[in-house]
Amino acid sequence: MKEIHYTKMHGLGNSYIYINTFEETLAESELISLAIKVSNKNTGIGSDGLILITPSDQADVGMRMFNKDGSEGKTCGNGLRCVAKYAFEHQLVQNETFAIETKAGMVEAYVHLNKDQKEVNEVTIDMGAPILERQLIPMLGEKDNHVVNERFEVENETLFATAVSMGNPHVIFFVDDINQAPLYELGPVITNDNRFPEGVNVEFIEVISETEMHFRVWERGSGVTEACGTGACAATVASVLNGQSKRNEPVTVHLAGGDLTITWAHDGKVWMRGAAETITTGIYFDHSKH
Ligand SMILES: N[C@@H](CCC[C@H](N)C(=O)O)C(=O)O
Repeated sequence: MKEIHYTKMHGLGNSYIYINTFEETLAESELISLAIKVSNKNTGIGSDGLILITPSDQADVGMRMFNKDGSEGKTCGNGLRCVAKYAFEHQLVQNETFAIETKAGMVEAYVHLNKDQKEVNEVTIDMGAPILERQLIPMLGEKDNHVVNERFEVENETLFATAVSMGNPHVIFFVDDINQAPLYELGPVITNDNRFPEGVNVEFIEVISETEMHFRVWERGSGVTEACGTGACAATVASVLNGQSKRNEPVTVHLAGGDLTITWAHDGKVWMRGAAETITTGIYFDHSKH
């Protein structure tokens, strides 16, 4: 049996098991099964997936993320805020501003501290520019263009899709009432729709005003989660592209687990600010043989 030290953290209820690979040694071949095992709430710890906090040659710290089903995502907004909190509080970094490397590229984190300057309450992340070209999202289709309010037939229903990549793929649908959004009916169908060759995170949003929206998500590889940081960024970009919100104006995104503030700045970058919390730390007893 192998003992693995972990920390369970969440960003607005989107929880992951965090393993610090500055100290723990994991083989590449065990990562997928480890993600599946630790995420299981009955036989594991229980989470939306696994996140590794890693050394990085390019940045101050690195992050790798795995969904509940073991698939690897290139980035994770809520995960980035938790990695930033962990890195600062465990002195992996010394400054309040630092770079994090992900498989989708480099981002910049800014930690907001409590009164004694030791604990991180909130984190702002410069998530970089959204990717809007259809083939880079990637989404199939005849035209080589942006996917904004495009007719999207699924299960005998006609929806209108806006697709945005924040380093990972998102498709956004506007609804009149968030409580009537077909999340459980269409989320699992659209996430595997063959128009998205790499799968997709599926979001429904109800725009309340230019600066406020309700948001629900079916995440690729994990299903319904309480929150999705990259999804909230993509939804804000989608709202601007559809003329419902404005560039450079912060949008409060109400997710099931709480609020994020997202701004798509004039310089092209998307900024995300929100909470990150530690739930517990412990030792996972891995009984499997590798
Ligand atoms: N919860 C995340 C996104 C996690 C990855 C996603 N499911 C994918 O496969 O792209 C977030 O907060 O951004």
